[in-house]
Amino acid sequence: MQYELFHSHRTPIAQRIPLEQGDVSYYPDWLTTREADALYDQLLQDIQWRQDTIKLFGRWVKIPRLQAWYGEQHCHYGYSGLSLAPLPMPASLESIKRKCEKTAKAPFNCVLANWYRDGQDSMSFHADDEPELGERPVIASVTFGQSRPFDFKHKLSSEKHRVLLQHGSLLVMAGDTQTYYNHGVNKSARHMASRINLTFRYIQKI
Ligand SMILES: O=C(O)CCC(=O)C(=O)O
Ligand SMILES: [Fe+2]
Repeated sequence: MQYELFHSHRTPIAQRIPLEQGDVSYYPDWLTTREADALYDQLLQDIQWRQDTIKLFGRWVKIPRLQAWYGEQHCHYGYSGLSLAPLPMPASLESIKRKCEKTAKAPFNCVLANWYRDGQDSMSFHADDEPELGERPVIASVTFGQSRPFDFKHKLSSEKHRVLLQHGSLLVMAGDTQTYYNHGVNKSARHMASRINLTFRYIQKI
């Protein structure tokens, strides 16, 4: 049985992020504070958080955050010597996934969950442009907990843009965004509480 976590069915208000060659929409109040608070606690419990290691310049290093990978059986995730088999999504993730599909008007079948425990946890600049995501992938990124700056950097020009991703927000990256831009979450010297991020994707079955 599907259970409903969301009470409000208002149409979320989108802000268009002004990237010259990207297509990014930000929904700051996608969830109510109550919904986002409840889901933050639920996700801390439901997700099987792990600290993975990757091979960087010939050395195995711990990645600076905890993560977990969920999705359909054919959805494989890996980079730099790391290879994750998908776990089946718990009801909380399924429910958030369906809400993302409604807003982004696109299907999703897997999600990377990231837990930034404090300001020292980060994600370095990258593009989600793996071939299995297909051309012009739609990626839906939901944030819970601490607001963190999310940076876009054009791969060729010096164009940059920063978005502060707040508790209960949704960021949808579509179109050519992954082709032209890298994105990342920097470390911060300031005190930062913990933040959970979910990035929903669609991996084609080949
Ligand atoms: O934590 C974030 O907001 C970004 C996560 C991300 O870029 C990813 O999982 O690919
Ligand atoms: Fe990403």
